[in-house]
Amino acid sequence: MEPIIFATAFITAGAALIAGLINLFVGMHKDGEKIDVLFGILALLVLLFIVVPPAGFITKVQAPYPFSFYVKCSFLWAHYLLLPWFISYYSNYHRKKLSLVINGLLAVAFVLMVSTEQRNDSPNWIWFMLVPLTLIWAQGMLAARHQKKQGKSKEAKWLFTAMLIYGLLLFAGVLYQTNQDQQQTGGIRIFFPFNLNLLTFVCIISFRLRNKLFEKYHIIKKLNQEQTQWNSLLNAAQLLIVALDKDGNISFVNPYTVKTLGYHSASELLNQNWFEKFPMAGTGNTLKALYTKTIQTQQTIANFLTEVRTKDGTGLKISWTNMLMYDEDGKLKGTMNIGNNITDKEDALMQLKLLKNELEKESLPSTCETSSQIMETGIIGQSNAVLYALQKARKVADTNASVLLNGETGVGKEIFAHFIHSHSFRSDKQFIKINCAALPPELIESELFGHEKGAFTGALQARKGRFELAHKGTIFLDEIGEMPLSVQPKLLRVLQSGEFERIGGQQTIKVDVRIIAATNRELSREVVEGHFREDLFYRLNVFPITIPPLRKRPGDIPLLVGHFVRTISAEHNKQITDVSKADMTRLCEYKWPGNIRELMNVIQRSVISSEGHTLRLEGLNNQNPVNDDTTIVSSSTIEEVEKNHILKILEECNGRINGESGAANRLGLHPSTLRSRLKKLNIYRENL
Ligand SMILES: Nc1ncnc2c1ncn2[C@@H]1O[C@H](COP(=O)(O)OP(=O)(O)OP(=O)(O)O)[C@@H](O)[C@H]1O
Repeated sequence: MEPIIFATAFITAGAALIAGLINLFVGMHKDGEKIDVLFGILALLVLLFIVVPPAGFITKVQAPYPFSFYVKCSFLWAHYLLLPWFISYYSNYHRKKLSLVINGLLAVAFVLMVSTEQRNDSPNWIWFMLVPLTLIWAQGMLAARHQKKQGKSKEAKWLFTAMLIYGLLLFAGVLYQTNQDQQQTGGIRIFFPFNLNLLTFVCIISFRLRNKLFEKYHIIKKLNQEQTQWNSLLNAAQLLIVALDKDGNISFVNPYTVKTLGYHSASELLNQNWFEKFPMAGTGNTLKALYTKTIQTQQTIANFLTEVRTKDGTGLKISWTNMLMYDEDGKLKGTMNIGNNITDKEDALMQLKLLKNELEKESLPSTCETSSQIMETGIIGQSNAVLYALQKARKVADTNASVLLNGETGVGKEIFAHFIHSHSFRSDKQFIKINCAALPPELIESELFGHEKGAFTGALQARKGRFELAHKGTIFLDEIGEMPLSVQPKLLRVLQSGEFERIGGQQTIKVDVRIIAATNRELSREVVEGHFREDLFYRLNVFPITIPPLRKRPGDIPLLVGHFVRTISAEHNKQITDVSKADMTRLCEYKWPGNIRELMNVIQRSVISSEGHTLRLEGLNNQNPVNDDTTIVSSSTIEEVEKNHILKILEECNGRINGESGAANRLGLHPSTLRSRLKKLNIYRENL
C-alpha cells in the first residue's frame, strides 16, 4: 500500500503546485478574479500539507507527534476551513451561518485530534471530522443546484462533479479507515483516499482554470478576427467615420474621411477639435452647442445635415448620424459619427427641384398678349362665346334698343351693361344701376319712378326716381326677374313711350333713358308661370345677349386668373407672378357655380395668403357642386339643381348668408340677391 499512497501524494503535490501558482498568477493579473486567488490558496494549502514532514500521506504515526506534524495538519485544516467560503463565493450561494458552523466543527475536530492522538487512544476524532466534511459536501451540492437554477449550468456542472467525487472519496476514505481500524490499533492514519480527494479537487480547479483560459483565448481570437473585419470595413467604407471625445476632439478617422476632407494622413486630423476646424464658417459654435447637448442628454442624432469644410475650403454637405461611445467602466467617452457625403446628391436634387419649379410654374398669361379687344373693353375672355357676346354688345351699343342680358350669376352681366353704355352715345351721361332683388318690393316703384311729397307715410318731400336721374343716360335693371308684377305695367309704359308719373303725382314725366336689363332666370319660363308679364318680356327681349357660364369657356380661366392675380396683387402690394401648373389645372377643372365672381373671390383669398412669387391656391371647393353639364341635364330642372346647390352651401355655412364665410360670398352672390333667390326657391331658414 505504501507506494500507492506516496505516488498519489506526490502527484497531488505536483498538481497542487502547478494549479496553485497558475491560479494565483491569473487571479492577481489585472483581468483576474478573486476566486482565482482563492483557488490558488486552496491548492497551495494542499501542497503544503503534503510536503511538510513527515512528507506525503502516512499510514501510521505514533505518539508523541513532532511539532511539524501539527503544522502539516493545520494546512489541511486551513484548506477545509476555506472550502465553505470558497463554495459560497464561487456559486454566489452565501450561507454564512452554515460556513461558520462548519468552521467551528472543524476547529473542534482539530482539538479532538490533537488531544486524543497525543494519548494515542482510539481515533474518534475521524468520525467527528465526518460531520463538517459532510456539511461541506451538502453545501456544495445545494450551491450547484442554486447555480443551475440561476441558469449557470456550466458552473453548476463543475461544482456538482467536484462535490460528487469529493463525497464518494470521502465515503471510500471512511470505509477504508474503518477497515484499517480493524487491522491496526493506535496511531494516526491519514489514508490515500483523502489523497485522491484532494487530488480531485486540485484537478477540478485546474480544469476550470484551463476552461477559463481557453474561453479567454477564444474570445481574444474572436475579438482579433472581428477587429480585422472592422478594420477592413472602416478602411473600405465610403462613409465618413469620425470618433470624437466629449469635447469634440478627433480620436479616430477612417481613410475615407481623410481623403474626402482633402488630407494625406489621419495624423493631420487626430486630436484636432472638430468644431473649431471643420464646420463651414459661422456654424461651428452652434454645432458645438448641439454636440454638448448630445453629450449631456446622451441623446443621439440621425440624418443631421451640416456643411463641412475641406482642406481647400470647399463646403461639403454631410448627413450625420452619431452613436455614443462608452469606456470599460460604462462611462461616456465620446461619440462615433457616421457621415454620408450627399453633396452631389443635394446638388442634383436642388437642380431637379429648380427644374421642377420651372416646369410647374406657368407664367400668367399677360393681358397684353391677348387680343386688343380685352384692352379696349376690360372684358377678359377670348372664347368664342365671349367674343360673340361682345360682338353683339358692340353692335347694339350705339343704338337706343333695350338689351336683355342673360346669364348665370357672376358671369359679367353688369360689366357687359357698362360696356354697352360706355360704347354708346350716352357714355358721358349717367349709368344708373338698380338691383331689383335687393330692394323691398314696396320700395321699388318709388325708387324707379320717384314720389311726390306726402304720397305715402314717410314721404316727407318729393323725390326724383332713378328714371328721371338717368335721363339721357342708361338705366341697368339687374335681376329684372324680381320686379314685382305690380310695377311691371309702369315699366312697360316707360319702355314704350318713356313716360311715367311719380307716385302720388299727376304730372307725366317723359325721359330719354336706355334700358338694359339683366336676369339669371329663364324669363320666358317666368312668363309661363305668370310671374312676369309677357308684353314686358317681349319689349325687353328685343336684343338679348347671353353671356355663357365660366364652365362652358374654361379657356378663359387662365386669362381671368392672370388678370385677377395681377390686379389683386398690386392692390395688396404683393409680387405674385406665377401659378403652379397643378393649381391652374384645378382652377380650369372647377365648375365655378358662382362664375367669375367666385373665381375673383378665390383669387383674392389666395393672393392674400400667398407669399413670394407663386400663388398659393386657397379656398377652392374641391367637390364641384355642379360636376358637369350632364348633371344639370340629368336632374329634373335647373331650378332643382340651383336649389340643391344653394341648400348645400347654406348647410356648409351653417345657414349664414352675410360675411366672408357666408353663403352669399361662397356662391358669389350679393346677400340680398341670395335672399330673394331663397324666397323664390321656397327655402326658409327653418328648412336648413
Ligand atoms: N369677362 C370679364 N372680365 C373681367 N372681369 C369680369 C368679367 N366678367 C365678370 N367680371 C367681374 O366679375 C364680377 C361679377 O361680374 P358681374 O357683376 O358683372 O356679374 P353679373 O352677371 O352681373 O352677376 P349678378 O347677376 O349676380 O349681379 C365683377 O367684379 C366683374 O368685374
